[in-house]
Amino acid sequence: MSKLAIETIGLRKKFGNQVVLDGIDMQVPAGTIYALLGPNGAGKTTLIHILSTLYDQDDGIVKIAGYDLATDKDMVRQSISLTGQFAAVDEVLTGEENLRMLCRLSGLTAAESRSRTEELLRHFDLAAAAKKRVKTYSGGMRRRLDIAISLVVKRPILFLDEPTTGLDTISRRSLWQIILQLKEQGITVFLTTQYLEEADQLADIITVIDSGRVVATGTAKSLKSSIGGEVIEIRNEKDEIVRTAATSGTLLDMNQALNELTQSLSPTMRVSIRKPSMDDVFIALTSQEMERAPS
Ligand SMILES: Nc1ncnc2c1ncn2[C@@H]1O[C@H](COP(=O)(O)OP(=O)(O)OP(=O)(O)O)[C@@H](O)[C@H]1O
Repeated sequence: MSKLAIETIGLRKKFGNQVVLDGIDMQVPAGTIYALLGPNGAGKTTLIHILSTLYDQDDGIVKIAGYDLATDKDMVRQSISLTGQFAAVDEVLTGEENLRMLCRLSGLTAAESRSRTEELLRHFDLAAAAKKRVKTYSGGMRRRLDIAISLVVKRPILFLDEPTTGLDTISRRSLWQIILQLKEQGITVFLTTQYLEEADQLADIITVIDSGRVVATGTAKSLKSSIGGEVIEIRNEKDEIVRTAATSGTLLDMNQALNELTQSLSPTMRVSIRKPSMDDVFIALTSQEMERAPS
């Protein structure tokens, strides 16, 4: 088995009487992109905060880069970078100034800071905006700077909490390219997302959590095939989907599903058949619709 970058066994966390994480078991192989998906309030941010040492767990074992979080927190901190939902960037400074300041604060010399800053600005496609104040940046530029800042010091594991929330399609795709390049450099990327397509496109492994429990883990392909072979869609006269039904894809199963649908829907509605999508996976696993990315 490949080396694990992150491992949790029976991880639990409560806030007051509310159980937020209820025995999370997870294995993240080194060098992968691993996506944590779940509806609002499922516990994703809490989990990423525990893994990145911001919160203590109440119970369970957490190992990051082989170090036990309970006994080796300093070594864990030296193995990780975190980009949260609200990163600490000084809006009045330029992108270059922010990066250079963080380089100096991280202990790099002035010359090292200059060259690392240049390298990051180039890599994150911010060279042209280097001398502009951050408050003039677009959402996509800002997120790229957030991630660049968290990579000032090279660490093997990167946590990204909802990296593309609120970004338009083009900015999101450009960030996906950057995340894929980080993986090519051997960095393990652990991200949370509310967007199904993001997990589908990027992640080697997806874990779905709901109400603090793992409800499924696998590749996008295995999760989709786990819920059935074919999905029946019924559309009304305005071409809106009014009902879907997951089936195994056998004649018998589809016939039965169609019979049931015919009993409760108008017989003139149209039928189409498609393979399961990540939306179907989420509805099946969490009984909730996931947020859709802006397109
Ligand atoms: N510091 C805290 N104190 C008390 N309750 C908290 C705290 N942080 C989170 N919670 C609660 O824990 C639950 C899980 O929250 P969390 O932010 O981890 O979910 P999430 O899956 O990241 O949600 P979202 O997708 O909305 O960001 C929620 O009910 C939230 O209100």
